[in-house]
Amino acid sequence: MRASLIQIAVNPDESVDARRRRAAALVRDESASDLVVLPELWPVGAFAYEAFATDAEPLRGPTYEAMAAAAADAGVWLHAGSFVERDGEALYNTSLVFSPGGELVCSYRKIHRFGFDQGEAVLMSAGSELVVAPHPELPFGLATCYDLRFPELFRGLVDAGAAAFVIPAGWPERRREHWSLLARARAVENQAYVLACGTAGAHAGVEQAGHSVVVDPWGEVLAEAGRTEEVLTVTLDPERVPETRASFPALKDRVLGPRAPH
Ligand SMILES: O=C(O)CCC(=O)C(=O)O
Repeated sequence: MRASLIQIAVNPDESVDARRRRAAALVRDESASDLVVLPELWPVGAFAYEAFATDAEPLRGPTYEAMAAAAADAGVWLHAGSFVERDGEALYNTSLVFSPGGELVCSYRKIHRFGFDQGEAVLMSAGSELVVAPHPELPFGLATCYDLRFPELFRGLVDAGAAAFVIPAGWPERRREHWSLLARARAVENQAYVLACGTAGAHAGVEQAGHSVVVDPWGEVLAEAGRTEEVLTVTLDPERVPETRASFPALKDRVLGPRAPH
């Protein structure tokens, strides 16, 4: 199974519309992949707080339309990263997953909002539902950026059947070591693939870490990007998940919380 992570640059000199068109073209270029991933809030920028309300879209808005068409044209599963969703008065940091036919398979509203008492944490509402995308070869759990710091979310996703985690992000360069370390930790402790896709460039004065990374269920880094825009392509073997869980069955030794059925 081939996966492509599109570490797109979010630069302020490109309009949201132009970036949407460019992202769709980049997805279409990955028609040889089975799964394509975009990062967090790539239309507007994860730190462009002042634009959240003005650039917010309904669930089935322009980002949805562009990504549904790109998934169908490429014939790929597409985790289209996240965008600012408006639902009534509320804003959410919402991820979309499309089938190779371009149908919406599931969406996920980021549960842990970043910023403490400012930014996303006050501007956005929190999601509450754990979501696992039913990919036929590799069911993957959805998490977004700051969620990476909360291991109980990932354990919940394992209990819901996840064999992998897809994590779009807009992680800042200042804490890049945390990003790389936590991506590996989530893979090792859950014996699952981690596909973590960040952004390149800088927006709202925040340098992005880039360094999108794919980690296997043993914790080995299969591929890692640099800081500039690039597409990271890897081959995954879904069988590695049950094999790892069977040969080193630590998930069966859980004492607290539900036992994983693996
Ligand atoms: O946890 C971090 O250090 C970064 C989180 C973040 O930037 C986000 O969730 O948007």
